[in-house]
Amino acid sequence: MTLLKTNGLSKHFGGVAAVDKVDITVQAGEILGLVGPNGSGKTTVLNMLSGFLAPDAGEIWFADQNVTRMSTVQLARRGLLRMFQMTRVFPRISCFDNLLVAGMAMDLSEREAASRAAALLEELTLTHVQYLDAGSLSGGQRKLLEFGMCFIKPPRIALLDEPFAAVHPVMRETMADFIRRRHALGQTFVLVSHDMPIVVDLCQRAVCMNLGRVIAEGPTRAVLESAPVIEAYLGNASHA
Ligand SMILES: Nc1ncnc2c1ncn2[C@@H]1O[C@H](COP(=O)(O)OP(=O)(O)OP(=O)(O)O)[C@@H](O)[C@H]1O
Repeated sequence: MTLLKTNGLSKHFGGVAAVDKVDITVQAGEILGLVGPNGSGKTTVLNMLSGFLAPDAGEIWFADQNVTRMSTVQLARRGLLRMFQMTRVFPRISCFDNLLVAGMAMDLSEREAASRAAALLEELTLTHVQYLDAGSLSGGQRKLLEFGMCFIKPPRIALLDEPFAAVHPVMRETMADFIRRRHALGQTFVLVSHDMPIVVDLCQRAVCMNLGRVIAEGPTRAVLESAPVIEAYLGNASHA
């Protein structure tokens, strides 16, 4: 079943076609990798999917509804959540309270939010810092907390923008395990990452962009090994 779909999605910045007539389909229950060289348009796509940017042209359909001009809040309420933007931590309250606030903002009762918070802290190996202010966490711990806040009420689809960047390998594995477990439960993800081994490991399918366009899509390994994709990465490196 198709959960999310774009038709002709486009965004220009001045003379730059950051995203140019992009058609992407995300199936329910899959982890779709969105890859491409620097500046290929991935973040701009996520910005439009999550309501942070209005497209110049094209449509976005989520669960059979046209959501093209909806706000981030409207989309989050429908279950489309972009991590690391919707889920900023409050630095001056504890990790536990951050999760509690996130749960109550998603209409959970305080008791339910507290019980889910405790379970998530354990799953994300954060129990030992649960009463520390979130502002005192390391960058990786903070990202783990943001995962928890996003999943206190699991979204229908989670858009992840470079979750593994600059994160200690042990925490990266905790994050990857978290994604694997949620995927096994049927959770749908779109993952933007430059970390190709993790993309191959986690994503069943991938879409590769270059210069604002989709240049390949299909099973992840086949996409990454395809001639246009290799050429795009090599071309990008030679211009760096
Ligand atoms: N707010 C903006 N104003 C002007 N140009 C922008 C803006 N945002 C993005 N761009 C341009 O749009 C193009 C696509 O950028 P985008 O950030 O979407 O690429 P990306 O694939 O996410 O890159 P990276 O992997 O480096 O994060 C680039 O040429 C970028 O310079």
